[in-house]
Amino acid sequence: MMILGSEVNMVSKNIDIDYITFRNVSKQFNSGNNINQILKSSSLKLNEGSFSVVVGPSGTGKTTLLNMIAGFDKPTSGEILIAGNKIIKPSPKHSVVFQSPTLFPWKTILGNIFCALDHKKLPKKTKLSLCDQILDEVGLSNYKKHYPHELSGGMQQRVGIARALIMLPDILLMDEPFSALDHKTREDMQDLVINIWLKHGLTILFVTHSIEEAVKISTDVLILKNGSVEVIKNNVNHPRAHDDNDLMKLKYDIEFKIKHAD
Ligand SMILES: Nc1ncnc2c1ncn2[C@@H]1O[C@H](COP(=O)(O)OP(=O)(O)OP(=O)(O)O)[C@@H](O)[C@H]1O
Repeated sequence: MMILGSEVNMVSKNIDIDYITFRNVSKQFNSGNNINQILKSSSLKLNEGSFSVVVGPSGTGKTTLLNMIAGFDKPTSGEILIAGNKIIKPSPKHSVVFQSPTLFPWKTILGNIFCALDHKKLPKKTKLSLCDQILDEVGLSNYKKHYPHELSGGMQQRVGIARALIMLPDILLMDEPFSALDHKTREDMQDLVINIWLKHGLTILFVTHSIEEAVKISTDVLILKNGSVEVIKNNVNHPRAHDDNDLMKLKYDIEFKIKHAD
């Protein structure tokens, strides 16, 4: 599906081309005599406003990579910078959406989103208005008085996304957010995230096991394998501007690389 040029321009103007930078990043976990090498002196650069999707075999370190960008974990050596600043701790400007949104069951949907603003010194009225805007954006305006158990898995994940967005982040880190959802819901959620990405000009890093999902929504695909990370440009700056044949070819290329790279 082609999209309007104005939307593409919105994403591509004034971008910082070295927004997320890995400089010789190594990461290993040691347990007893075993060393689990996740990354070996890897360097990469991601543009501001990019939609990067991380793929790779199970256990290669996709979540670890995301955790290091989120500031939950640190490289063993090397450094990771965002807009030129070394990441030393988590920041509300880098929001995370997990596979399971872990909502408070005793709070309403509004309550679950509102409490993410607890630390912000804003008038209650302003906070409620912000919640209403975000609920509208994720399509849950009619469910704000419901409780999590009254919502489907896809709707609960919409709450997870709303809770991340309410922090007004610059970067959205998403760890297999749609893997538990059925095909149709997953496609709807992909559309939702693409619209949010366009509207807010966010930089997104998204982990998935689905190469099809990766090629459909990304501007960049990061292939993680055997301690190295390869960045493949998706050659357009809007995930919906892909031609179906190009998508199939890219999917094949990535599958081949994952199977055969050493
Ligand atoms: N805190 C930790 N301590 C020790 N080992 C860890 C830790 N976190 C992750 N690992 C190990 O590092 C490896 C990479 O884990 P990670 O979860 O990042 O991989 P993944 O590619 O996201 O996996 P999957 O696709 O199965 O979700 C795994 O072998 C995991 O057991």
